[in-house]
Amino acid sequence: MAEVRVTMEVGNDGVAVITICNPPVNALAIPIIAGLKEKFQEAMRRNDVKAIVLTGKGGRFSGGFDINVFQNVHKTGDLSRLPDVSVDLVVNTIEDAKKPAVAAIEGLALGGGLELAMGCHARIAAPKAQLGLPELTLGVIPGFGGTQRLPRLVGLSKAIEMMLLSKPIMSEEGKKLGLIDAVVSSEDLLRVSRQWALEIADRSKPWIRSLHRTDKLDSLSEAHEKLKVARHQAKQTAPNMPQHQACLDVIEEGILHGGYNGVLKEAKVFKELVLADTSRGLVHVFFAQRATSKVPNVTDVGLKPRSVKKVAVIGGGLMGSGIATAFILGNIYVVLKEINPEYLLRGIKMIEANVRGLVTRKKLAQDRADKALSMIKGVLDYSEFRDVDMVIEAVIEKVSLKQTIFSEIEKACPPHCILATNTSTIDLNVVGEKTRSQDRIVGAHFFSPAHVMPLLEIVRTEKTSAQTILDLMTVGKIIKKVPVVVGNCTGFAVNRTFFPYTQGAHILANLGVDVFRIDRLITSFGLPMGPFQLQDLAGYGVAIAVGKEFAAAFPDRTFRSPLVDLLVKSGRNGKSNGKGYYIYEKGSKPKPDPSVLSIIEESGRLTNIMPGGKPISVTDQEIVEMILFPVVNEACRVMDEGVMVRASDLDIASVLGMSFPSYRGGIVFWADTVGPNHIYTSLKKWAELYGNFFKPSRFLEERATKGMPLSAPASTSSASRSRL
Ligand SMILES: C[C@H](O)CC(=O)SCCNC(=O)CCNC(=O)[C@H](O)C(C)(C)COP(=O)(O)OP(=O)(O)OC[C@H]1O[C@@H](n2cnc3c(N)ncnc32)[C@H](O)[C@@H]1OP(=O)(O)O
Repeated sequence: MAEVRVTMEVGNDGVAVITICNPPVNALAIPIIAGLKEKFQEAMRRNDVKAIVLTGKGGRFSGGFDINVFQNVHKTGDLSRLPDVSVDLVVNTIEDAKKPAVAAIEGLALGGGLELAMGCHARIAAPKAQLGLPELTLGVIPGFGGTQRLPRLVGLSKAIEMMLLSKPIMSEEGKKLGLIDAVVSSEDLLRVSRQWALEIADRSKPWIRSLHRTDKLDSLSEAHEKLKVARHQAKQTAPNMPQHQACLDVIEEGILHGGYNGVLKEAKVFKELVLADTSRGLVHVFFAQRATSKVPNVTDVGLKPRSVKKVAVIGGGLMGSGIATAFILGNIYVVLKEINPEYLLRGIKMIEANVRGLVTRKKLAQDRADKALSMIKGVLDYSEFRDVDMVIEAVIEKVSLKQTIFSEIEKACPPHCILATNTSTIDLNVVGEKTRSQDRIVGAHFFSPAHVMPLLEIVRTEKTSAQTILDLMTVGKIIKKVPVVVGNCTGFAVNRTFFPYTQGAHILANLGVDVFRIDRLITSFGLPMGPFQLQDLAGYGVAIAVGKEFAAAFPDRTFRSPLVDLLVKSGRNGKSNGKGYYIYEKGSKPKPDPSVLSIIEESGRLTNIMPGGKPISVTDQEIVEMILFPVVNEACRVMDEGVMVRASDLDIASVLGMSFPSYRGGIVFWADTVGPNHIYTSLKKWAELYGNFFKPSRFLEERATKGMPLSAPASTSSASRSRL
């Protein structure tokens, strides 16, 4: 293991260079913080030291406070594990010291890393270094004085934007804003920083303590107005997250009562937030996302990923064109194949529209858009397939068609080529049945719109080779997806786990619960929309097709609701024709359609599941639980069957594939927070009242009765059932 330490070297010029060494990101672990204090104090004591340069080893200044410490506090509840850095180190030891310090920043200075740098008396950066305070994404606020010093260096508006949106800037912008004093090449970084530090010491450059500055702060009334607007926005965009309002309160404290009081309030609020559920959930998601990169027998067996330079996409429909867009945006050549010129043109036009949409929304610069569009070529036959490294088939869900395509591409492509399918329902063994290349066959399941949604489910069969999986994981990251490796089963991980989400909602509707109340409650729980609005968005064709798949695969727990068929009969098809549970009109928000209620009543009469023929009476909490506990129950089955490598992979899949709120940590993490026993007893009660759909799975029952968390690794007996 690499050594975690802080070093100090004193040059003949009288500059002490203090270096943080904690690869890969120089996180500020507890020994690093202790080491920094020790070295700064030594530098103050030594007569041969006139000034200090603080830097990070290996081309990265620091990725911030060690997030493992948060996890430790979450496990133990012991806040004393958080050291006093803000006053003891940053204010007393660095900023108020009698010798000046200059931060020499390369690569990145994030969170506590940037806060240390802001405690120094100047900051010199190499080009393109990332500077930011992303603490809110971890459920906390900056805790080493960042809420006070950033507004004093870059002004209130920009500081609010950088903190509330957790949006980093580059050193060049930092220079323009005043966060950075000079941008110099990496080679010159240390030399210029040393010189700068000496010039501060001899007073030929200003000795600035950021916390004492006020020149960039607005008048009280202007600041008040800006904070009011930010509070209002945060209420809309982050309604269930306390750290946003808390951050603004702490900034305000410093504006009203001075930077030092702001720092004190920041430290107090920081500690309160570390213990909140939001931070527990978000910190879990941080590590869970990184864990998805570690797949036993794939990433730990010494294989090297092969590069994927050219990809063929078969099918230019909604999914195919989205997938092609994702690859060209990742700088990878794509040939898009269709069956006739008309379909091909339509596909290319969709890709152009996807790219243009990103430019319009300011997510992509025009020159990068032009470059991306130059990397796509439309084709009508397989001649271009002779040198592709990967094919992704994205045609309609028809088994015979997919089988034909796979036996054709097996012949048309080079022998190393990955043969991937974007199917969301069909068994991969069936897709590849007519080939002899089962080791190269893999599922690349994107979520719509494929160029926007971050999740990539990589579906493997027993025969898919480790090399194929590794290559797909690697190229997946290049196109900025989060690849999660899953086993082969109906619906794979995300669709399978969330199939009871719609089912539960339909049972409730047929039990007489108001569909708009259900949608409202699920939205306030934190999903972007409720199950009925989601059904409107996806279109009823999808609901009917998916419903059939699941009914065939899991007949024991499928609730057959006639509601969608009745909606279709009444001329509704959801958002696509402007009429569903909601009315959709251009330029206005979806409005609940009261005329849908009689159709729902009709469905209720047909299913006749209301006890005594009367609508049931349920609390808001029960409604949310009756929809989400069946999802947890299915997640248990998915884990029991070994579809996932680890429980936390399902958390990431639920957050990125279904927009399950990240601050709740993902579906399994949330379930463990609620308690397996409560979930089990509730499901058991509902199974008795309303049928098999709610019947607790064996895995849930076992864990609940043994008092084990659902996320605990599988027992030996379960592992032997593993599909992976
Ligand atoms: C008091 C303070 O105000 C509080 C804070 O400072 S909280 C921390 C604020 N900082 C952050 O949020 C930054 C978090 N890190 C990141 O965003 C990214 O890791 C990064 C941009 C620094 C680097 O990204 P990238 O090069 O893709 O590497 P990535 O895979 O994410 O990380 C590499 C390893 O470093 C670890 N790591 C990254 N930042 C870390 C941190 N701050 N603490 C502990 N570990 C960290 C990751 O867990 C990962 O470990 P692994 O290899 O064992 O999985």
